[in-house]
Amino acid sequence: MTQHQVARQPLVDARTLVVKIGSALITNNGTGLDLDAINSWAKQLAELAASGRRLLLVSSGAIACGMQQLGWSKRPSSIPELQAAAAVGQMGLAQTYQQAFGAHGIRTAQILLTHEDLADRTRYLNARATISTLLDLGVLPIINENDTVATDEIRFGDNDTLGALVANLIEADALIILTDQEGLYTADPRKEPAATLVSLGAAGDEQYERMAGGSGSHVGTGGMITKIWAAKRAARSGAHTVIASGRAPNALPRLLQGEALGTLLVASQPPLAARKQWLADHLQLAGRIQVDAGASKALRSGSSLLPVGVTAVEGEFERGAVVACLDETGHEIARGLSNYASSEARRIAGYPSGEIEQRLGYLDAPELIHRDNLVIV
Ligand SMILES: Nc1ncnc2c1ncn2[C@@H]1O[C@H](COP(=O)(O)OP(=O)(O)O)[C@@H](O)[C@H]1O
Ligand SMILES: N[C@@H](CCC(=O)OP(=O)(O)O)C(=O)O
Repeated sequence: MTQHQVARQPLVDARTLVVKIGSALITNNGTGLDLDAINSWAKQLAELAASGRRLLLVSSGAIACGMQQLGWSKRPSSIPELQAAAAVGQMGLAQTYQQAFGAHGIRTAQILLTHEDLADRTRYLNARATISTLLDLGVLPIINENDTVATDEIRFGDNDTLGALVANLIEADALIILTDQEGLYTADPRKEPAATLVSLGAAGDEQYERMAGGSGSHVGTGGMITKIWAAKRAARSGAHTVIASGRAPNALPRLLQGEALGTLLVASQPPLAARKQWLADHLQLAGRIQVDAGASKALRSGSSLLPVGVTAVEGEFERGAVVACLDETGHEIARGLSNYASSEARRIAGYPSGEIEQRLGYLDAPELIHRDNLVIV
């Protein structure tokens, strides 16, 4: 086997796959859906399903489809209009997929998520159970952001992030991000024609963040940088990420046969336990806890956060909230579930655990955040 074949072997072996189809790819110039392309992906995915792989699709396109149905040629800038377009277009998107997959005997299910659905532990577990049941039933879940209700605080924004969170949720083996470029280039090829394709790398390697820019079109959201972040996020549950062109003929079966298409970003670290992944996946945090140098070192080596190492508590939060831990430079080093509300945390900050009871009148736990509920980021 050549070096490239060895590197691509994890894709050949992948059983559970999340495939993400971006806005820039699925639309014709930003309005309407590219039906030929959708039929081609359905055919390719049907081939993968027939080989026994478990598949999930994260698809954009609701806004573009809604714009066409409403007769809008220009993308609106107001949020309610975008949300209205998404509400109209999600119907067309789901129907288009139902027909395209139905032609291959594959049943589909629509799942619309907001960040809140995954941040709340009960809803997260519900979403996971529903998706697992659909997969067991041989139904293809088709997932998009619930654009109609998503406000800035609860939105994923781009579907690359959503794709990575779904990969974490069901512990997929691979996340395949199909877009309008061949993969990650050393610079945005729309601006730097001399840029070259990166074929292989490690997910989380920071050099790729420097190469990746925003969206080069008015259609896509996020651009390449959100794909690089998505690869880092997906790697936390052990998923490898491929960024490839959805326009390359038969791209999906070729990738899964080990062909060196696009950019493969390999997950090289051991996967986090499921509960820690859920903590790491929080996009919005309830508060921030500043820690001193000693605590910062202790957290990095896997210890719990004790109140004695806390120098400041920012924000208002309840007991059980997910909060960020910041080092002396303000850099987030960890996040975890707080055993105390913000008002209590402020009263015990800087004091040894032996004094908690005296300061609060009760003792819930000697740690502010227990190491089992803490994840280094
Ligand atoms: N280093 C890079 N390599 C490839 N594409 C890049 C890079 N930096 C920025 N881009 C831009 O990212 C775009 C793809 O992202 P986006 O428009 O959000 O698509 P999608 O809707 O598929 O997510 C490309 O068309 C390209 O202009
Ligand atoms: N949820 C939106 C798409 C969001 C979006 O464009 O994301 P991306 O495909 O990552 O550029 C829609 O269905 O129109």
